[in-house]
Amino acid sequence: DGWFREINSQWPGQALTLKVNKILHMEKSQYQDVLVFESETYGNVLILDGVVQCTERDEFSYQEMITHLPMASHPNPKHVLVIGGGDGGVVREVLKHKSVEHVTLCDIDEAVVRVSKQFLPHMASVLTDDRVTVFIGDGFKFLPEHENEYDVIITDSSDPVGPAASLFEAPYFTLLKKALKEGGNMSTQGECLWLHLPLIKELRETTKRLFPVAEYAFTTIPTYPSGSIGFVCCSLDPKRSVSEPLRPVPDCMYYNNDVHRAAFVLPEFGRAMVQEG
Ligand SMILES: NCCCN[C@H]1CC[C@H](NCCCN)CC1
Repeated sequence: DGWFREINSQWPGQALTLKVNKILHMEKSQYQDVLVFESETYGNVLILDGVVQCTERDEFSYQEMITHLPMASHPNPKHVLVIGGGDGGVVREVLKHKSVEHVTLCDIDEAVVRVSKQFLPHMASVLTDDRVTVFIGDGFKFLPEHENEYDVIITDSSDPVGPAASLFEAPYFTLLKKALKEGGNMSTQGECLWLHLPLIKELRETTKRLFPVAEYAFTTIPTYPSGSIGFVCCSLDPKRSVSEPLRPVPDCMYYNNDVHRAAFVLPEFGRAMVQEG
């Protein structure tokens, strides 16, 4: 009946639906089912294993926030690593920071990069920028080969079921910490307050054990379940406040320095669970 329904056991009893104009691409990659369709009101939409990854209309919310929260609170980020994010949206945002000399993107699935270049040009077009290196491979193998190399690492992962499950656990964050330079910052896809409070609590406890600063922030985004998604933002610098932007970021649609600060203010049901203990 011309509608895509995001039915998934991670968000029982609810499902976003989007009106489909045309299926643009379908394939089974080495890791996941890849679907792109043209929607009636959200532009082109990328789906992996039945889960919405990004839509042209609202991707800027997630891409800007997961990037600028760790980047704008770092004094001088030059070398940046993006784990996942093969659609290129996060890399596009990283390049808005004048201090950046080089960005490496490490995504396990070449199909996501290839398909995004073809159907999501507003995101993936930056992947040919001469400041960008695209590496197809597992972040778990990439990180130990790049110790003490990055000022900021952004983990733009899918959900903790399937290929990305290990990106939510302590061994991954231990490797990530070693790849950061002194005073480095990081952010990771932190799921939704309405759906995953226990997971968020665990994620913050795990990162709090490894990083002197570890805070949860969130944004609003219509096409993710329950209309919001969060991020855990960390710093190796105990004096760093990840909720305090150090400079403005030009040309954004969602992010500004007030939105940066506000993103870390949680509603009471989230604050008690996530920030206490
Ligand atoms: N570059 C953006 C694509 C990857 N991030 C997505 C974040 C949301 C997630 N489902 C939301 C699950 C409920 N919180 C899928 C991957």
